[in-house]
Amino acid sequence: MLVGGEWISTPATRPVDNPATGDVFTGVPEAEEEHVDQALRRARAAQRTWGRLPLAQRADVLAEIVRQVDLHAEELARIVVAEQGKTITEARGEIQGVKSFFDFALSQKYRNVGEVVAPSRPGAQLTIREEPVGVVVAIIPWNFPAAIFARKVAPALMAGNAIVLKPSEVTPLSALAMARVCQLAGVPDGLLSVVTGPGRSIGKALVEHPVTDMVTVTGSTRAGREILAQAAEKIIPVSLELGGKAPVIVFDDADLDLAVQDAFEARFWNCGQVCTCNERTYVQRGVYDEFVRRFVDKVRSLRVGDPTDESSQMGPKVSAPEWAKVKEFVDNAVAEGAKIEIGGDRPDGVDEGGYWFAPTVLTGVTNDMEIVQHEVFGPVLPIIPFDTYEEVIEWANSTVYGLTSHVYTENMRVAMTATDDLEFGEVYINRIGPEEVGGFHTGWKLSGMGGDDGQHGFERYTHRKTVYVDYGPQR
Ligand SMILES: NC(=O)C1=CN([C@@H]2O[C@H](COP(=O)(O)OP(=O)(O)OC[C@H]3O[C@@H](n4cnc5c(N)ncnc54)[C@H](OP(=O)(O)O)[C@@H]3O)[C@@H](O)[C@H]2O)C=CC1
Ligand SMILES: O=C(O)[C@@H](O)[C@@H]1OC[C@H](O)[C@H]1O
Repeated sequence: MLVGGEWISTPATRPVDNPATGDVFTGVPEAEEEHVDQALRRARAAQRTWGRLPLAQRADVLAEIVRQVDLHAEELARIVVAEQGKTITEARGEIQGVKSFFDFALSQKYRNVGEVVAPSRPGAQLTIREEPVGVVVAIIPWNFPAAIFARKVAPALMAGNAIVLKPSEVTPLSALAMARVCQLAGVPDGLLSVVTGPGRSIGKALVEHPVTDMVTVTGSTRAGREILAQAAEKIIPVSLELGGKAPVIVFDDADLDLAVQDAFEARFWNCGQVCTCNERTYVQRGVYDEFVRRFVDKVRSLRVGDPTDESSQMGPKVSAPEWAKVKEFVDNAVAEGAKIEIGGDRPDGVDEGGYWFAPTVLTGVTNDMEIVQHEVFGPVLPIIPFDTYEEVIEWANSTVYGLTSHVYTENMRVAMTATDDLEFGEVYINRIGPEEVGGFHTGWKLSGMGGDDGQHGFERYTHRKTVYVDYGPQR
């Protein structure tokens, strides 16, 4: 682990396995509370200097991080593949994403860092300054172990904070490798630490520690809720990017080739393990049969296999518990009356020890079923017919989540009315993600609060200080 500028190990380690084979190939330190304390106290000390540097100087360090990521891009991508299981092509894309998060953050060197408010009397000045929050704790998941590191670390550092990050137990290596890259780029000792260990003990200790000024999380709604409760005692800001249940809505006037292609990509990228993934597709009755036929044909040609092979299009699930969770969703759906059009279990021809799940399409599904209401986070798509605009909007809004939604129609009136009516933080019209760094990745309802990216995401890492100055004649 990188704790306060030093690489340390512990007698106890936690195994890391390869999702494609199930083979354990290394282990990482199991942090104790003393490491949490050390990392946070060193962070506080380092932040005092860093937070006072001009933005342009911080931007120079971030620019060097981008350069170092470029130099180590292939190595980083291969680490992502080894511990997370996505294909090498996807992992290379993830590393490009890492660079774009740092790129966006360093562009903030030209931002306005305050406002001047008209004072109520002469000889006075009233300004509202933007200042760093201080010491940030980031808790991140396993689905984008390098990109989400960058999504948190880049704005936190650029805004003048120190950061202590806890990666998922399942994918700690990418964060450790990224920390090394940041160190090579000249990030001062102590400003960035990566502490490895379980969320329920080490994550909790980080959140509850007196030094922590802010917490940012990407993960499940369960984890988000627990972390919010932990932070409530100290009344510190918490930004939560949690689960999703994104609908794709295809109206009968849609460009069907585009809708099928996008619905397919948005379901199966990263083996369905993205909070913005197409988790349920609603297709208007007039084009339903044709959509299902074309979609299943596409799925039949999807190349599932060795993620290190450039010709593979989908790798395994990340872990055995995640595999079992998806299998249970599919079995329950079938018990509730769903029909498996394709997939439903392990695919043929893959390593028996790995966590492989075949791309799966379900029909005969109704909106009230578990598979439509709960986040699956795997390569399983229920396709549901609908008749009217009102019906599909009600269904789209019917889950507890509100992160991402997608609409396919050639009718601008329908597209824009749906944009008004959808209760989601993100609406995509005739396109899918990934989201752009200048946007705002923000969930409504149980998908979170706060959010990442762009100006609004950056502001999360800042505090306001209102300064009143009188410089007029002595009263
Ligand atoms: N929004 C998103 O992008 C993601 C959503 N998910 C959803 O969550 C489901 C479960 O995935 P899972 O791996 O359990 O994800 P979690 O939400 O449990 O993990 C995310 C991070 O939070 C940490 N954590 C968990 N509980 C706590 C806690 N009480 N206090 C502090 N830190 C905590 C985890 O630590 P630890 O190392 O112990 O796991 C991990 O670093 C997925 O199937 C998917 O539905 C998962 C990943 C990303
Ligand atoms: O956590 C997620 O699944 C998303 O935030 C994901 O992270 C990087 C991708 O661009 C996002 O969709």
